[in-house]
Amino acid sequence: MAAATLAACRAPAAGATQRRSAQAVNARCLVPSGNAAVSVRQQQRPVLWHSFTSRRPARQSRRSVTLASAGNGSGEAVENVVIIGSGPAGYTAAIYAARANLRPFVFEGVSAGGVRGGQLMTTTEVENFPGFPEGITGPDLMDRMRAQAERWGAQLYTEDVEGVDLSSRPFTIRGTETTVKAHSVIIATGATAKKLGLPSEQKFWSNGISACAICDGASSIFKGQQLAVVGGGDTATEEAVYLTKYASHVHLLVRSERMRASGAMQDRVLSNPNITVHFNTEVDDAYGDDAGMKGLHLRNSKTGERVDLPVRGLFYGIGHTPNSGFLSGQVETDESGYVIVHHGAKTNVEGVFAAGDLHDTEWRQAITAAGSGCQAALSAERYLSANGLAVEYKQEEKPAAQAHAHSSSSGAATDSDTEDSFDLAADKHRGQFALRKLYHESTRLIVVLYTAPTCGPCRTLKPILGKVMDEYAGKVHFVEIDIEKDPQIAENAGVNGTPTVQFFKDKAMVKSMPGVKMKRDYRAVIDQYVPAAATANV
Ligand SMILES: Cc1cc2nc3c(=O)[nH]c(=O)nc-3n(C[C@H](O)[C@H](O)[C@H](O)COP(=O)(O)OP(=O)(O)OC[C@H]3O[C@@H](n4cnc5c(N)ncnc54)[C@H](O)[C@@H]3O)c2cc1C
Repeated sequence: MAAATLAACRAPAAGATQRRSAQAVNARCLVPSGNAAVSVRQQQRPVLWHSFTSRRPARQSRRSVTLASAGNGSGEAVENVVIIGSGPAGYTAAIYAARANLRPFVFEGVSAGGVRGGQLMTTTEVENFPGFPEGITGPDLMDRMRAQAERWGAQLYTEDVEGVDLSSRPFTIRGTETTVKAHSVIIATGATAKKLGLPSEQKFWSNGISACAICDGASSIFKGQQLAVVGGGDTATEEAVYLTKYASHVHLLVRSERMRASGAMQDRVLSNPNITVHFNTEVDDAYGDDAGMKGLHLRNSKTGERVDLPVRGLFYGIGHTPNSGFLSGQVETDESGYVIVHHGAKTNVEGVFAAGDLHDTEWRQAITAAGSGCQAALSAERYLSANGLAVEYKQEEKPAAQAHAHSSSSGAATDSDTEDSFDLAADKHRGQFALRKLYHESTRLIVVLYTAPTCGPCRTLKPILGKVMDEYAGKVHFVEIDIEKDPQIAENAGVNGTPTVQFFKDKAMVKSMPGVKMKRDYRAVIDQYVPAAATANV
């Protein structure tokens, strides 16, 4: 098993101020890496949806149903549309498909190709998404999109897709726990920015190192500073030129002795007095302190000479890897793996659509991904209607506030336990007082989740872990520790990043798991200490 891990965010030093800027806090947040390699455990798909009622006659070529999924004639349930991915493209497709009464089934993803919510879960302020003049954090924006999709009846499953069969109809989509049949599929699994894998990359991620100059270049930490861009293609050269708007000077670090960028871009870079191009230059590592990155250790690949370059920021312009591996070549892609689309969102397989960064090699912004998610959903709706496949599900609208509240729910207590409120018999707790009491008094396995307020992946993990905890009600104790509120206890436990889950039994830590994992990874640990037939105890 190689479930993806998330790079560690550092915990604050003991006594660190409790009120930090979102930027400073998120600088410690985890960034996803790697793909999950998993085996399938099939189980009955739970019925999630609420009271769907058929209130108006079905449009022509649409069938209207009340409470059951439509079948394919063999008694097998077939979804109208399955959406894979929960970035801006996936959630926008889900909102449109749900508003069209198609009740889309969404595989949101867990760790393959990023976390639930997509790339924006790993960033701080998003200043360029329309409708938020004061800006909004990436995780808040994605929570809002999720709540909007859920409000209109999208079925959301926090699960990775491992494989698809698009060779026969209805299509088959195989998740880690659920296998679904569908008449149409929207693939919105994004692309992952390539990284250099520097030893201190995780430490300075979002606090000096970034994979998106257009997104982060205007950040106050970079304004008026010397910055570096690594790469020699069109992306890197464009980013270098773009960054001259904000930086005092930009250094373009090119690994070989020439750039791969177009002649025009090379000319623009070489003639710009605010850009210095360093050829034959490799980055060995970044250096800095808790306040952020301060510079780079560079090496000349020809002479071996080493120098330090004092820059406040390093931007990766070395390309992206599209998250299309699970398609196993069943959809046409270019040589890099980007899905090829025609007429907006159509792939070469009729009824299969692609949206967002998975097919976009050029624009790669939240708003362009959202726009193409809209195109994909409208295309899927037209395809289903034209082929008489659409089954309409009329749902009762949920109040927006209710949907939004659900999206941030962790299932845990909301206030820290105090001497008065602490109850040893309760399953879920919060805060250092509870952890200290449980550590000394509980005979159960104790599961501790360390979080930070603006850590996007923490939001993804809370409901996942909450569900696992519910399965072991009465058998484990769960405590959530906010490392901003309780930095000392996190430091004592050796936690240097969020989210981290630690397991304690008989006053000893038996396992520490940084990052977001799948439910079965947490179950596997718990099952070692909680026999299946165990009775509840304190
Ligand atoms: C650090 C950073 C900051 C950024 N800041 C900005 C900004 O300020 N403004 C802006 O406009 N853009 C910004 N961007 C770019 C923006 O985030 C992307 O363009 C956008 O998120 C692309 O959306 P998407 O839906 O196509 O893909 P993603 O956001 O990448 O989402 C992909 C989704 O697919 C899921 N997935 C992947 N594989 C699987 C699988 N096998 N099974 C199930 N699910 C899967 C993932 O979990 C994820 O939910 C930023 C990007 C980064 C990295």
